[in-house]
Amino acid sequence: MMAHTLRFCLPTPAQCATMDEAASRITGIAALMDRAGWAVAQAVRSRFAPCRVLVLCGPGNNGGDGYVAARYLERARWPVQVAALAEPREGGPAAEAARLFRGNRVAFTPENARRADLVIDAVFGAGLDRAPADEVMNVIREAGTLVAVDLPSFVNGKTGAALAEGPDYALSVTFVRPKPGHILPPGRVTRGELVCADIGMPMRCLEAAAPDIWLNQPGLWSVPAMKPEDHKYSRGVVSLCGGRIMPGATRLAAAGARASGAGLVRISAGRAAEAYRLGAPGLVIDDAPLAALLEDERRKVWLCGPGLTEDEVEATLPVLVAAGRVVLADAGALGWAAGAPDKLRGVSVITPHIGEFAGLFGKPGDDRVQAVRDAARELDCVVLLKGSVTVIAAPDGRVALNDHATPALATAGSGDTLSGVIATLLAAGMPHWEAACAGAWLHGEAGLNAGNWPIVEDFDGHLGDARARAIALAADAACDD
Ligand SMILES: NC(=O)C1=CN([C@@H]2O[C@H](COP(=O)(O)OP(=O)(O)OC[C@H]3O[C@@H](n4cnc5c(N)ncnc54)[C@H](O)[C@@H]3O)[C@@H](O)[C@H]2O)[C@@H](O)CC1
Ligand SMILES: [K+]
Repeated sequence: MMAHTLRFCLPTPAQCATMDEAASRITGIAALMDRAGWAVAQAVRSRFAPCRVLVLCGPGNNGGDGYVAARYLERARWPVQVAALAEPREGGPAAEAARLFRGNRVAFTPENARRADLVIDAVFGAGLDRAPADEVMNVIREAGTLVAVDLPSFVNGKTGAALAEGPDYALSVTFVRPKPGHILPPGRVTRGELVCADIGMPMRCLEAAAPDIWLNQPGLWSVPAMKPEDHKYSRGVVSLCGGRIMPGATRLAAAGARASGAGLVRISAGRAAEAYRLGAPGLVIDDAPLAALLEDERRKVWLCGPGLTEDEVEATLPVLVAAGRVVLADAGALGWAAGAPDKLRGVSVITPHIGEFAGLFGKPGDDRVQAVRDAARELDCVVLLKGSVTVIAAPDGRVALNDHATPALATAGSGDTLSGVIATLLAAGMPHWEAACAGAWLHGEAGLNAGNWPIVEDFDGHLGDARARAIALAADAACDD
């Protein structure tokens, strides 16, 4: 695993346990716990004025971090009390942290939570394995301002799912790397501001955890830059199947492909060619039969689905797959395969929204990452599930979470632009998962820069700058390692 990709990893709680186990053999957990608790105290001190703090401590190492935070806050002369749900296991690092805290202890009750100005929740973290009892939730729900140690004690660190109904937090302080549950909704909202503290975890321990979920950032992948010797075929040809009834979607995808740097974009429009020829002058419109177009080996990458009826998909997609082309299937192609995902076997990338995903594979449930990963394995293709946080899985199990996005992208045609961008990156020669990840990021970046209430056509004007920025950021990431 390359060092710079470790920078973007999001270890799951199970992987954190492996990491902690490896660390216990090198530095010992006590030193890490001390830095973790110190980081919590520092994050609190730098955001809040001194006030009455109650630290809720659970029986494990999350509770251990809580005792350390309490000790450092008290040392800074903050009025601090600790309420323990249960005493830590004797002989462990949390028991030692509890022993070193010599301040006030109070009962673990809703009344005590209500009396505090600020409640630090160190009940459960990575070890959360079931819904907390009412005894715990009743105390958390009474708190005014809440700060989580690692995670809110009812949020699953792997999935972001809330295992009980609970309040939103002002701040969460996590360690080493954010967890998937900090990025995926609803945990993403519940956790409030996120601080990730460096506690000196040796990188080889993180490596030993073998993380396989990543935050989608330039550097996780790199997008080809312009080269002096470039010509349109080296930049790549994107071919799209164009339908008769809904040419808009195909044209939006074609525009997205051109704006993100394709060398040449062609629409195979058959008998609808005349209508497409009235569109953008930089597009090439073909009316020859698909079989004839496929004789051109330079036309490696095809986008099939936007603007197509099921009959039009039926007439094109199997032909493209049989010809061994790299096929990105979206929109109409996903509807065509609903209930029979095997029809998509042989395509390289699919980009469903949640409804299309459910039609193909069933509802994803609480663990979206696992559902998308399973779908990618099942179909042996990259699956990109669109959403406020987009999940992109490769058949080999790698998953990226893209939160580089804005609700401004939630406008009709936005998905067509995205599939056009991904097609361009595939045509530029990027590996399939990396192209899908990079496409999601470029699309998000364009949306973030497209001003207030943009319409879909507005994104195109920002895709070139987005690609340049991705190239620069990936180069920075490579230099930093
Ligand atoms: N990953 C890291 O780098 C570090 C992690 N540390 C802390 O260690 C934490 C993980 O500690 P642990 O593995 O001890 O686990 P936790 O402290 O999260 O949980 C402790 C135990 O509580 C029990 N439990 C879980 N859910 C429960 C529920 N709903 N009701 C009742 N009991 C429940 C389980 O048996 C679990 O083992 C992290 O969240 C973090 O705060 C730090 O101390 C230092 C370094
Ligand atoms: K917690």
